[in-house]
Amino acid sequence: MGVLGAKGKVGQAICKGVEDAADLELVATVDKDERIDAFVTSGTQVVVDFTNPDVVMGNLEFLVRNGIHAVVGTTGFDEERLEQVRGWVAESPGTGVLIAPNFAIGAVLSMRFAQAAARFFDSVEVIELHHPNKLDAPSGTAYRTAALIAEARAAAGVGRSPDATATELDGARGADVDGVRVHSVRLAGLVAHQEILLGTQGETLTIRHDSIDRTSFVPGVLLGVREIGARPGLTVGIDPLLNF
Ligand SMILES: NC(=O)C1=CN([C@@H]2O[C@H](COP(=O)(O)OP(=O)(O)OC[C@H]3O[C@@H](n4cnc5c(N)ncnc54)[C@H](OP(=O)(O)O)[C@@H]3O)[C@@H](O)[C@H]2O)C=CC1
Ligand SMILES: O=C(O)C1=N[C@H](C(=O)O)C[C@H](O)C1
Repeated sequence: MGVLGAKGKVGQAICKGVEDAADLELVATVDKDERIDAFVTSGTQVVVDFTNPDVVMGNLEFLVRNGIHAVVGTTGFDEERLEQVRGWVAESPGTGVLIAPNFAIGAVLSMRFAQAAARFFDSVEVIELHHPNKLDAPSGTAYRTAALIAEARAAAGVGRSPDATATELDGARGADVDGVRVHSVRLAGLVAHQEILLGTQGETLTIRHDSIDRTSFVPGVLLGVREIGARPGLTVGIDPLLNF
């Protein structure tokens, strides 16, 4: 297998995880300004991408057109981008692409718990907290969490969270993602964290997940690497691989 963004914060953790795995071999790595065709010349079967939202689409198009399976952690995938990827894999039958906003098992579970809880509470807001080098806000995980919450509330006929705010300094109430308020904190010392706050009469529920180390993403990524060859087409999130 290979890694794109191999010198980055997560890329380094993935390379180490692969070296420690008896059943996987790291045959090629590529970082900024290095040649992506190294994956073709080395016969790499699966490539993991942890780069950045500006370059990931070009990387993916190259991989799929060359019949190389891809496991993607890089953020920035809206419905339009996912549709574009579906088009590429349709033209390359047998090639699999897995795109997941978060590979940490606790994060995946916390999204599920939030989805299940969403319809029982009047109010819900999301706070995501990350290291200050993060390029995008809100995080990909927060986008996905808000979308799942919104979907669950709409299906149950629950409306927007009550909010009497009449005057507001720009940004004070966070971003509106599918009708759910999402607040982004960037703080030195943090890795990746998220809280989903739910409230109703006389009680609140807080669902919190903390990635305290980037090794938290490694088992989910390696599961994707092992399974993607058997999953042609586009898979979004690692949930199907966990048999949820
Ligand atoms: N899905 C998940 O579970 C997770 C997703 N992420 C996401 O993964 C992405 C990477 O995160 P992180 O590792 O913290 O970021 P980093 O900036 O630490 O790493 C990105 C690496 O990719 C390199 N790079 C830039 N352009 C290219 C290119 N065209 N080809 C190859 N490599 C390139 C960068 O080089 P340079 O620094 O020189 O630009 C850098 O070495 C982000 O989108 C982040 O949100 C992060 C954690 C978990
Ligand atoms: O940039 C990060 O660090 C992370 N990015 C992903 C996101 O945007 O959700 C996953 C995790 O939160 C870490």
